[in-house]
Amino acid sequence: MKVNCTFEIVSPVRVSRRRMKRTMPEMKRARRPDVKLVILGDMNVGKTSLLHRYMDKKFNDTISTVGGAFYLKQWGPYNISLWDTAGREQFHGLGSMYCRGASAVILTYDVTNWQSLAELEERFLSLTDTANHDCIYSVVGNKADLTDPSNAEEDYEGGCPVHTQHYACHLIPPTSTTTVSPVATREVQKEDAVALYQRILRYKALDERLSPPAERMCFETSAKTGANVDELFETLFEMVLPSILRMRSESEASPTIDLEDYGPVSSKQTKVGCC
Ligand SMILES: Nc1nc2c(ncn2[C@@H]2O[C@H](COP(=O)(O)OP(=O)(O)OP(=O)(O)O)[C@@H](O)[C@H]2O)c(=O)[nH]1
Ligand SMILES: [Mg+2]
Repeated sequence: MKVNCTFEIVSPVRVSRRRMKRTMPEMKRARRPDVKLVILGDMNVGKTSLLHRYMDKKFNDTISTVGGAFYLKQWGPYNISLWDTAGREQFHGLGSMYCRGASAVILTYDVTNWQSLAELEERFLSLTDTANHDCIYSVVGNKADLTDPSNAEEDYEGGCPVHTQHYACHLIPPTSTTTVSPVATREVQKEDAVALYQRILRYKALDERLSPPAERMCFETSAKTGANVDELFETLFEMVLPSILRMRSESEASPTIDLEDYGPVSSKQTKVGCC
């Protein structure tokens, strides 16, 4: 199966004289991800758009993801790999592979589509069985802008908000006597996401009192307006910091032999695939 793979480094690294003096382990660390964050959810919920919004600060046109893609975010001295996954059923088998070793998983739904929340539990949660034992989970309702009347007008096209056309269109219809713009009906309330988060903790056999609270881990976002997107990613980065520090100290305590240290290898050997 062919997989499209995107590799982006947010801040291009400028090699200064000071940096040239870095030791070999430091240089290796500079280009290696410290932790992995994976975004899961049904097709069309806006996973790719959320990543674009966070990485490029833009809301671009997207095409449905094939296989997966990953980005490398340099966050202070740390490197975080952000893995986008395909929501389409045909790529479902790849999900647990992408989750392997993940320190954080974002389970994404569309606030105007109840089924997209239900799918998280029915189809996606079990994929996270391969994640780290101390992985943190966030439940994210995207497309919050569609339920906000102040954003609805520009989206309104032929009686249905542009981005919900793939699904059954649930509108509060405009009446001839009112000038209020139509908005998509919110099908998922924040409490529904909180309840799912609590069920995730039970599924993972995690103690609710020792886990991050639902209010902190459930977000409503809009990749379109950017609402809550930076907050989502930055919160998760801060929460995985202990994992980063633990993994760094483990790798320093038990250094592994890297073949790159021992002479050139053929280009075929060094080519890294994404899966
Ligand atoms: N109004 C609105 N539309 C959004 C938002 N996020 C994504 N969309 C639109 O929803 C559609 C699907 O977005 P994608 O980001 O491609 O969805 P995805 O979850 O990556 O889908 P797959 O790759 O198929 O799994 C696109 O038309 C986006 O422009 C949002 O926050 N608000
Ligand atoms: Mg996508």
